[in-house]
This record gives sequence, C-alpha cells and structure tokens, in this order.
Amino acid sequence: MTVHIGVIGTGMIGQDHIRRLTDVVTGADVVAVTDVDAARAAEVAARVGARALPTGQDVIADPAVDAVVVTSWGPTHAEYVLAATAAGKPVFCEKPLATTAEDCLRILEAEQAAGRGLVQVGFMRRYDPGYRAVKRALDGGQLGHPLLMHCAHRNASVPESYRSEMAVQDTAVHEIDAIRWLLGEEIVSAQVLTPRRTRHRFAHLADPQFMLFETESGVRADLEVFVNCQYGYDIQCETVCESGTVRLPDPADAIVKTATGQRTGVLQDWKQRFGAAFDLEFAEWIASLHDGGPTGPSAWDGYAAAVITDAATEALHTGRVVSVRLKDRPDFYRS
Ligand SMILES: NC(=O)C1=CN([C@@H]2O[C@H](COP(=O)(O)OP(=O)(O)OC[C@H]3O[C@@H](n4cnc5c(N)ncnc54)[C@H](O)[C@@H]3O)[C@@H](O)[C@H]2O)C=CC1
Ligand SMILES: O=C1[C@@H](O)[C@H](O)[C@@H](O)[C@H](O)[C@H]1O
Repeated sequence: MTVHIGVIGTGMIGQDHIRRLTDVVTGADVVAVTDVDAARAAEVAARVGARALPTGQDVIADPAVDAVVVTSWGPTHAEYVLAATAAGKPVFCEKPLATTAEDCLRILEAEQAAGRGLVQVGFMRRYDPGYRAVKRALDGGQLGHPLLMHCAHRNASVPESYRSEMAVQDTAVHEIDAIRWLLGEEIVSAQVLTPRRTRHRFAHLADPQFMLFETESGVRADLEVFVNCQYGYDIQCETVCESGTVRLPDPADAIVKTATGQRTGVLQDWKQRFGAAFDLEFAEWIASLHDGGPTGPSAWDGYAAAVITDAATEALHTGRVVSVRLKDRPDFYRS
C-alpha cells in the first residue's frame, strides 16, 4: 500500500526529501505540497506530479494526504505538528520540533491525547550506519560504562545570517540528540566556552564554540562546533569507556597515492555526509506507518533537545554552567 504524503515547505531540505520520497523510498507518493513562496511550491509540485495547495493547513486537511512532512522554517513547525496531530495524521518534522520548550510540551500533550504515536523528529544521525555501529558497540556491554565523549561538528562555512546562538540551536542540536541516544540517558547540564575566534568569521559570530555537557550518570561530553573551518563538513564522535573506546568512522573514500603523496577526499556538506542516513530515515518512517506507527526520534526527544538547547543558549550568554530541567518523562514515551 502506498502512503500519500503532503509536504509543507519546499525549500532546500524539503526538495531533497521530496526527491527521496519520490525516487528512493518505495511505498510513498508525494501528492500535495505547499510553501509561502507559492511559485516555488508550484514548480516543485509540477516536477513530481503533486498538487500545490495554498497553505500548510490545506495540506493537513486534504483527504488525499495520509501523512505529513514538515520542512518549513523552524518557528512554523509547532503549528503544523499540532494541526496534523489533531487531524490524527502521522507527521515527520525536521528539526527542531518547535523553537520553544512550551510548544514542545503542547505537542507532547496533544499526542498523548490522540492516544498513539504520531510524531517523528528529523534527527537523522540515528540512521547513519557509522552512528548505528557505535550504538551497537556501546550497547554490547564489552566496553564497560562510558566515561567521556569527544565530539566535533565542523561546517566549511555559514552565511552571514548565522548567529552565535545557532551554533547551539541549529548545529549542536544534532550532537545533543546523538549524545542522549548513544548513552541512553538525559543531559543534566550545559556549559559553553568561546575560545579565540577564527579570522574567517563574521564580526557578530562567536566561532568556534566549545561546549561541555554532563549526563545523569556523570558522563562528560565535550563538543567543538566550528562552522567556518574552511576545509569541509567533518563530524567526529569518540566515546571513552571503562574498558575501551569506540569512534565514529569517517565515511568510506578511496585513498589515492601518487608520487606527490597520499590523499583522501573531504566531504563538503551535510547532504553528502548524511545522504544515506536520510534515505534510511524515510524508508523506516514509511515502513513504520504500515506497522504500528513511528519508531524513530519521538516528540519527547524533540522536547528534550529544546530544553537542552535553551540551557546551552543561556550558558553561551552567561558563561555559567546551566542546569537542564526536564519534566518527568510520561510513560507514553518510555519504550
Ligand atoms: N536534518 C538536517 O540536517 C537539516 C535540517 N534542516 C531543517 O529543515 C528546516 C528547513 O530548512 P531549509 O530547507 O534549509 O530552509 P529553507 O529556507 O531552504 O526552506 C524552508 C522553506 O519553508 C518555507 N516556509 C517558511 N514558512 C512557511 C510556512 N509557514 N508554510 C509553508 N512554507 C513555509 C520557505 O518559504 C522555504 O521555502 C529547518 O527547520 C532546518 O533546521 C535543514 C538542514 C539540514
Ligand atoms: O542541520 C543542519 C544545519 O541546519 C546546520 O546549520 C548545520 O550546521 C548542520 O551541520 C546541518 O546538519
């Protein structure tokens, strides 16, 4: 059976997800799209044989739409996720689930009122083969308890519109989710240090940033966010445990040797680095809709990420160690 999808937001990642739902994933068909830029929505709709509708609410209400993908700007996500949930339709929402913890809580309440899991959040690292291998090694038990994590998230460059807070809210949010998922426990505090700034930054931007998180059991995770590193897109993650370490592999690439030396390519952006993860994320999401509902990152994960990014943003502004105060996790969100 085919799942008929409506997509809200046909910008960069919206178009990429429409392409994968159309050309890569089996069992899905994009039937309706919308964007506040109506011309862009019409152009994308024509390309894939979908209908362009005036608003996100129209997409959600469309009887031909079985499930909704939200890829509009972050501040608009909560409204659409709440509307899809009220309509009883599964909704895949790109990160962030919402830009405030209060809106995330409203989504948690709405989903519980619906009585079944409807919401999945786009934390695609959980679908990357390398991250999954790390997770298996940590869960296998042979390494003993994790003690420390060292993470790095480097982008080649960012546009001038990128502000210092986005290093936490837009970029580090992926590691915040990965740390929680890999360790299977919550983050309880955040600290952000701002070292000497690169000369390649815009004047308003603190880059790089050095973040330090602590988990419930006392694991410490450090994270370097460096969004003007110049050389490419580079994601690193190593966990130090009592009896060994486990490190995220770099993506496979040929090693070329010539008389002048040895060389391996460096990926340039997240689309290349996590392309396979995005494909699997959507393949598993579509499959889950035939089989009891979403199994990926939940609205709780979206809520926890929002509270932790709020704490880290405060830490960036104040220089203090800021406690993370999550509500009690409802049984609904315990697996
Ligand atoms: N998982 C990941 O690695 C990534 C996730 N993202 C997330 O995806 C979302 C979209 O990001 P991009 O595609 O890079 O942005 P974008 O600016 O390229 O596209 C967003 C689109 O949403 C449209 N839009 C804005 N408000 C709308 C509304 N109320 N209703 C309908 N359409 C609306 C805009 O006109 C635009 O076409 C963001 O939340 C971003 O954080 C983006 C890049 C990577
Ligand atoms: O989600 C993403 C962007 O929004 C963000 O701006 C980048 O720093 C991340 O690498 C990318 O994965």
